[in-house]
Amino acid sequence: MDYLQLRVLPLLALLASLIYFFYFQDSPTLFERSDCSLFPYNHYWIISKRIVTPHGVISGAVEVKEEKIVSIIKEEDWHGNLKKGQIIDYGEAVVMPGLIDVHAHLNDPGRTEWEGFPSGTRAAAAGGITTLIDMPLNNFPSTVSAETLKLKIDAAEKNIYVDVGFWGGLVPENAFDANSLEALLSAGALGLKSFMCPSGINDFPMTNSSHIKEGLSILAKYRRPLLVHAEIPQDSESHLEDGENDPRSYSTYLKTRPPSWEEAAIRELLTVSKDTRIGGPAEGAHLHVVHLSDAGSSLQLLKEAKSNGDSVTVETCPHYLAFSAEEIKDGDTRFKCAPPIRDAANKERLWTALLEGDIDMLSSDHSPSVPDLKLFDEGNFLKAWGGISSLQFVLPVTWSHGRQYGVTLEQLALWWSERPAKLAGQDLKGAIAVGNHADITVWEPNVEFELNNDLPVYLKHPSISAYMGSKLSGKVMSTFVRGNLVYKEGKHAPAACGAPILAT
Ligand SMILES: NC(=O)N[C@H]1NC(=O)NC1=O
Ligand SMILES: [Zn+2]
Ligand SMILES: [Zn+2]
Repeated sequence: MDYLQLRVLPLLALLASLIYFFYFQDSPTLFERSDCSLFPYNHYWIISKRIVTPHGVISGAVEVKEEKIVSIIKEEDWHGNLKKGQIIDYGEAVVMPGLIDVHAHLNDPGRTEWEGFPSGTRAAAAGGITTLIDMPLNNFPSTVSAETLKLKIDAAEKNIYVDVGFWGGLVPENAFDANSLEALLSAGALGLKSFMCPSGINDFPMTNSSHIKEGLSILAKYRRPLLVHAEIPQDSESHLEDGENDPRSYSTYLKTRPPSWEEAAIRELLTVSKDTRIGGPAEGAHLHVVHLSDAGSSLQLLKEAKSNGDSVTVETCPHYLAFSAEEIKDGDTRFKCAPPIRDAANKERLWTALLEGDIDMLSSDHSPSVPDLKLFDEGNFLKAWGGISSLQFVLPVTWSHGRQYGVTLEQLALWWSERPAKLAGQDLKGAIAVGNHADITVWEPNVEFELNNDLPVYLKHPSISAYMGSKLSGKVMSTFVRGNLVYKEGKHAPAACGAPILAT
């Protein structure tokens, strides 16, 4: 016995030291990490002349340890402190919080031929997006119960290159069923999403304001938001007159969805959003209007609601800021989306609203389909799938157009990271700050490129993207998700180590 112990003890000691060496050292030997990251160190410094923090742009270093940011030091305070660890020096490139896209349709499970978690999150990583919140529709079945959320979480497992959270669906079937909604929220849905017009997806029917009122009262308990697609069909104004209905002409489509659809929906929403005021029956809930296109009356109504104390926010999307109806060519259904892209004057007003703080944030509303559904041969705007494919390009698109309006790096971080993090309840994300997840994108604002076939595009169907063929500036170099370098110059980390984000 003694003899055996004598032989085993040194072996145990050796084993213990090996375990220590592999798991607790600042060394690149942690096998798992080297699969998850293209820079397999646990502890390192990111240096740049332009680090975007909530307190301004600084020249300095961000210290990353494991998943988190553990210190931020200005260059003038270094005093040789950085010698200890690994260093990545990005020079003049911008180091910014990773983008948080609160509105994307990855269509997984059930319609992965449209996109899917692997391609969608690879595209996100390549675009500097470190967190994406997936919509509850276009996947099949729609995410409207705890059971269907489970299917989504299972589909995401080991298939996501960035962190992914999930909105649940508010539909007539569950709106008056408090148990079902509570089960969905308890299972981790970060909030709910509903439509006030047909969604284009059969198992995701539209809601009216009574459904929304019910939804808000449940969400109040969980302090989570309701996101609404705010358009209500107005028959009288959407019919096409004889001789004006060439379905290949974008102006025909535009007439079928006038701004009055958005205005009617927002007017209706504001009858229930007052419940979210302090002391109101749904205090704690929050209403978020997705993809605003109408910068006229709809925006005015939202401003009023905010000034009355309703807990309301609104997003718009890069396609409404980059394109105008006048320039969309006949038959080019890549540009079809709902609400539609309106005229150039409206686009200018959207930029003003964003810069003045009346629009709170940006999202992609990446909503791809298979190319067949875009009906490119026919070019029929009335029948083609409505949805813009953009995920990988949102940062350069926002920057390329925004710089003409004097957009700053801090504003980009506010619209794409800080405010989206708040909407999605992600306290550890959305800013380069000590204690936060090391979710970081590094990009070069002055590098120009053309979106053509020479460029690695990770979306499943690049051909359906309205951005292909554009010249943009702002190239993403590197993307870090919770300390893992998940993307670097055309290369992804071998393993998909993004985490599913569940509300608790
Ligand atoms: N179902 C779906 O993704 N619809 C989206 N597409 C679009 O253009 N607007 C939407 O709401
Ligand atoms: Zn929508
Ligand atoms: Zn959408």
